[in-house]
Amino acid sequence: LFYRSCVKPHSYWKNRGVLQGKSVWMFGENWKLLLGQESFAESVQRIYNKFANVRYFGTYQFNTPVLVIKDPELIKQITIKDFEHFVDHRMWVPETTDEMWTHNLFSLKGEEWKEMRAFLSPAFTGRKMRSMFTLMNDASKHFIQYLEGKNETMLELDFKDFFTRYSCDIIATTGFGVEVDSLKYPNNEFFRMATEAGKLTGIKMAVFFVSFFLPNFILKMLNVKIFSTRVSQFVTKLVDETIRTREEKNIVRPDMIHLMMEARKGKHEYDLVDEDDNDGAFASLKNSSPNLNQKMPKMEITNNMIAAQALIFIVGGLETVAVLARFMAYELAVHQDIQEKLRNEINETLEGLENNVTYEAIHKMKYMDMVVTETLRRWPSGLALERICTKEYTIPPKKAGEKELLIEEGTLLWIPVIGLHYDPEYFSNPEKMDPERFNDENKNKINKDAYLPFGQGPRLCIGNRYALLETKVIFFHILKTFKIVPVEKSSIPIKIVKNSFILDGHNFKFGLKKL
Ligand code: HEM
Repeated sequence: LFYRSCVKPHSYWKNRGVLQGKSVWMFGENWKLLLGQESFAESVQRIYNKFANVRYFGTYQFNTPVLVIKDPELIKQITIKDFEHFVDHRMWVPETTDEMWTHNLFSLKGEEWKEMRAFLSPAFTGRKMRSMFTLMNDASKHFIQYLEGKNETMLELDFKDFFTRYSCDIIATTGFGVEVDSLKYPNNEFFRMATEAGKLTGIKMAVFFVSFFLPNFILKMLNVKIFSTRVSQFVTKLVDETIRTREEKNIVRPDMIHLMMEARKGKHEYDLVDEDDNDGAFASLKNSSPNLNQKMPKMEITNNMIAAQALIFIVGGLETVAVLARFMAYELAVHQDIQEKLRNEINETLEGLENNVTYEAIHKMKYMDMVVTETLRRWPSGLALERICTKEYTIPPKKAGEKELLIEEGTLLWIPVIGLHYDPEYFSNPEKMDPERFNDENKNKINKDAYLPFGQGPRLCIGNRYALLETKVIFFHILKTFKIVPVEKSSIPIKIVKNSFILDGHNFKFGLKKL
């Protein structure tokens, strides 16, 4: 049994004529990560750089054979052109043990995923973002008022905590219509549950490792879950109560719960002609929505289904946005010239707006978009993408030495995003924070299939525009009021946390100097 499950799998790629590196029985390529010797980001980069001049190679995550795809053209083929062969993400736990996880958009498979994506997509169009903008703008202004209320010319701030609270309040108000004010009430229940849901520690970390080793039927017997019962019950109750109150009192609010309720009633325009689809933001250009939106989903959308989506929006949107924002604050503190240029754009934008920024005005800010886009290149929280081969697929030979490769159904594929983002072939001088890569002149020279902060193809992050908007809005308000500066406690250059699967730094303490 040991041989079959822990030794034999490690020659899977060799036996198929695919290049593979040294792999340790049971642990594959992951032992350094397990021993805390490298961060997940370093691990992905090390694996990416293992073989030069190849389009793909084999590796092992513990005992699971994984095909690593390096070539942008092949990535495009897998994520877009031949998507029908690679529809699913990995599910991690058996379908029945944790329905809040397995019924969410990220985990749903095949036809069910397509229907759910079609059901949810209308809630994330440019037009819907415009209506959510007011909620985001109000929450941002509230955060700035809080800081101004401290009445200090120089404020020292933990940006990690600050942006996690901001991101949480935005999800609470735009998702559920709940005003939680996480700065004033730091221990509010929504914040506690949201941060607990998103953390990969304790039991969840154990599940993560165990799922690599144990077969599904044992995971089922052990009733292994991703979300704690406490978190699942909290979100289910919140969704149930919100829906009931809205129906009883006919409340209409431009948030996600409302949009999902409308979609359930069939009140969405399923012909998604979205005038903002080509909004020019580089990071969201990949919004190649498939033809999913033309028909109403057939599946019955229950309150529990809505709750599962609400929970993945919390998990998918909380930490990712907080990571982007704290690394952007770090870059702006270190690169005062970039910060100054961005502030000039903000001041120019404000001219004629009587201090009231609009969705359209934020949308038109080119330099803001360049700074956020470059921050996402340097610090992509989705370090690697995964796809499961759902229908046998053949990669024809292209380079010298390659043979035809048949990918079996069920094979796990890995796209090492951070490796591509730091590959000098696609981004010259990759260690440099340089927003000019994405200016009008240069952005067309970039290989778009090598820039993947939100993934690519029909499975692209559904919240990408939402995340960009919420980040731009808060920086707009911070920079028009304050200057972000390094302080004695700042850690420059930033030290990356080793024992975390999430891209993170050790210390995000910076100063805010009143302008
Ligand atoms: C900077 C912020 C964010 C980053 C970097 C990010 C990144 C990603 C990535 C890399 C994926 C996988 C895409 C793929 O497999 O091709 C993904 C999927 C997803 N994200 Fe995000 N995300 C962010 C914000 C958000 C927000 C704000 C939400 C919700 C409000 C969200 C909800 C989701 C969902 C539901 C999926 C699964 C989509 C599907 O499988 O159809 N994300 N995200």
